[in-house]
Amino acid sequence: MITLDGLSKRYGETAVVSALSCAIAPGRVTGFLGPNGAGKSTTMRLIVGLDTPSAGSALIGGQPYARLRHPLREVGALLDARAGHPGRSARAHLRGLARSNGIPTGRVDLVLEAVGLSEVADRRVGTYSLGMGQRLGIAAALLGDPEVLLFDEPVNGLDPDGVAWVRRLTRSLAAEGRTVLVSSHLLSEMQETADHLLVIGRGRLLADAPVDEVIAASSGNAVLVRSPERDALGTVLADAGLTVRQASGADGLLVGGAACDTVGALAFRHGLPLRELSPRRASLEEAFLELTSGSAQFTTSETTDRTTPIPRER
Ligand SMILES: Nc1ncnc2c1ncn2[C@@H]1O[C@H](COP(=O)(O)OP(=O)(O)OP(=O)(O)O)[C@@H](O)[C@H]1O
Repeated sequence: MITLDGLSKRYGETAVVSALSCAIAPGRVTGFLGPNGAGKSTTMRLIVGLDTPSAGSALIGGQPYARLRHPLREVGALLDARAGHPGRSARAHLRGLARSNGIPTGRVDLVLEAVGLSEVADRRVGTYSLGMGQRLGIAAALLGDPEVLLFDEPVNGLDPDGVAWVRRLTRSLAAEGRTVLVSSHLLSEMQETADHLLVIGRGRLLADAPVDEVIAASSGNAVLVRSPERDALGTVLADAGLTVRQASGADGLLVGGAACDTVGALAFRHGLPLRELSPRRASLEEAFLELTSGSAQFTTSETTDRTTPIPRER
């Protein structure tokens, strides 16, 4: 269990993390989401004592990180893919970590195997690809068999097979009853992997809820209805106070704020034939964009969205 209580961090005048209070529970994967610069990495650094809070606290099993007797055996963290000295082998790096943390060196081969690096374990870390570096960082996090795991962007640089592997790994760690906090910008992947979400924007907590609840709260949830009498149906639905937008195709409407049975009953009452009536579930991406609109610091301009080529220098 990780407990944040009023956790805050300022750098000079800038509040990077603002009064975060929440509990990150064991036995489930908690996804940690937020736009670029929202404060996710800073929060994780505060949890593992790499930064000191300006106010509030971050506790692991009721203790601040600095008071843990065997930190690597209690918390494993992947915070920076460039783990390990480039001139040392992965095996030597992990052996050094094991020795300095009182972890049996027999764990080294186990975690190398678990992350798929056994065959390249004696190569210098400096020759590793980004994805191999991520796997080594995950191996280091798993080395002490800790109850609490923090993974900052673990799938960054991994191929699709690696992404699926991280999904299975995080889910199995949570199924074993561990506390697992994972940040990622791959929202479709998070939708598959996480049970619960913490969403922050500009250092503030925007949501602390199960994934399904976050998605259910999105206005992107709608009913898709198709009718040869589309315009008449649109008028009936709008008169009933529902939000109606045109959907793709000449006969489609997207209806917000109602369930299928309400839309079907209104159509039936007015004798309007239907070709399709189906719920359309918002994606996590839609829910995320809605939640964080207004708190994204770095947004692309419309010009960039239109993918206008950047003018070349002559
Ligand atoms: N040591 C530091 N000194 C000053 N500002 C910092 C420092 N570390 C982080 N920041 C600032 O804090 C803000 C939050 O950064 P952080 O890396 O925590 O965000 P993030 O949510 O992890 O972002 P991303 O998704 O882009 O990785 C950023 O504006 C960053 O520039």
